Amino acid sequence: MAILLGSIADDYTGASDLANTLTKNGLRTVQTVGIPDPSLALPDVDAVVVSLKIRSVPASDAVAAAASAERWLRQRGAGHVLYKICSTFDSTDAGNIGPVTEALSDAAGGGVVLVTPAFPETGRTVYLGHLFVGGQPLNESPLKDHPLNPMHDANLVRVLTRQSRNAVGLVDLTTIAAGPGAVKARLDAFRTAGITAVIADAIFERDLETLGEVALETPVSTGASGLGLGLARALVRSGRISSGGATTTDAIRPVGGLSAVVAGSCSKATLHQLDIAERSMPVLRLDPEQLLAGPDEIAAAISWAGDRISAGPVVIAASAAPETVSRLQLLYGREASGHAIETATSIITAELVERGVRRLVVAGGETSGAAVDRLAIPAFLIGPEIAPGVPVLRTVGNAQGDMLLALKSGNFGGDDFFTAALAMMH
Ligand SMILES: Nc1ncnc2c1ncn2[C@@H]1O[C@H](COP(=O)(O)OP(=O)(O)OP(=O)(O)O)[C@@H](O)[C@H]1O
Ligand SMILES: O=C(O)[C@@H](O)C(=O)CO
Repeated sequence: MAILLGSIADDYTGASDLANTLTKNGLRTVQTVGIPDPSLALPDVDAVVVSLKIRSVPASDAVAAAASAERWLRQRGAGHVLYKICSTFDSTDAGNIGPVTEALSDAAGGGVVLVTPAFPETGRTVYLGHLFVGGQPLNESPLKDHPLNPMHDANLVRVLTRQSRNAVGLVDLTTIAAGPGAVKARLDAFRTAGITAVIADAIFERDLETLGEVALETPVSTGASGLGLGLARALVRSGRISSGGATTTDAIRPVGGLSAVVAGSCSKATLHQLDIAERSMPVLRLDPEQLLAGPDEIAAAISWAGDRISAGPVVIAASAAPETVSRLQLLYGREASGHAIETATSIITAELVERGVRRLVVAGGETSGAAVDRLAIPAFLIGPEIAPGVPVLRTVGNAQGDMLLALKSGNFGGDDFFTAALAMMH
């Protein structure tokens, strides 16, 4: 299998978001969970998205994992590797966007890396280096209250500089509007000045098409699904995609079994979707303090689900409002509480699958990563889109048999996302 485009995603929901965008824009795409075992039979594809869980781990761990994935992708022919980050630039001053971008650039022999989290379809735009989320500057958006990576600065040149060894530049919208030639000239000037990463503005898809065309001629880029769109369209325009496009129908053949939703995302969108789900499905709100206190809350949740699940889908959520999250974090620490809750939700997920769940929605990137790892799912085929950034996924090589999943990024999906997702999985 020779691949044209490789990607390393820093979380699993982000990986499925990107795989969805690449598929929609004409690339046959598979999402692997980590570097796949050589024995795993993968379909013939144009693009592979390797999902890692490296958004909120120590920078050195993130760099090591990304470097291995990059080697694997290059050995399979990838001429360009996109490091898929969150469209809201989720990170801290310790990383991991800067350190991983620099390491991937070094591995590819240096050069300037284009960096942009813009994803206009979901309201993420970048202007003069400032990230807007649905019309609000990043630092005024709900991301200011993120449980793991609270974002307090919308100026991405500043944010990335704090995470990087080298200086960071800006390719502004005026340059991008002047076309690929103008962007390349700007990158050459940055290279001469010793700059190795540049934030690129992008408001419309046409900006990302320009950036994709330029990025494709370089070995590495860093961005969200918008840059994926630009790269995919540039590849298709280059005539190098011979497959005649991607199909998603195979991915949604019915799997039967029971269905459930597990949520650990505390985003404003997820909290609202849970309120709406309560109108049509049984919803169990876990007590986070009890989850941290011992296994009883997990056992109670499994028993609660067992009493209801044969009658229809159930929802189990650790998600809580920012005040509750802050209180827990004050008591137990930010990382420790996040990690403990991910472990608890992943155990609950595995128990549900043990009891026959085959159609599963998980809300939250870290939450999804922990759940998919516990289930030991090796890879996914990409099915149709449920909402921008969230496709139906079909497992490949799964020990429990075929399953359909949706891994929902915290901020994605409409009000009725959970019912809409389950309605597409049979
Ligand atoms: N009640 C709670 N109190 C504190 N932390 C919580 C609580 N419920 C969940 N968490 C933790 O909050 C974090 C949520 O991150 P996660 O990545 O799953 O969601 P998200 O950030 O909204 O999604 P995405 O990364 O896709 O945008 C996880 O570590 C989860 O364990
Ligand atoms: O880019 C996004 O916003 C999402 O794919 C994501 O990475 C959230 O975890």
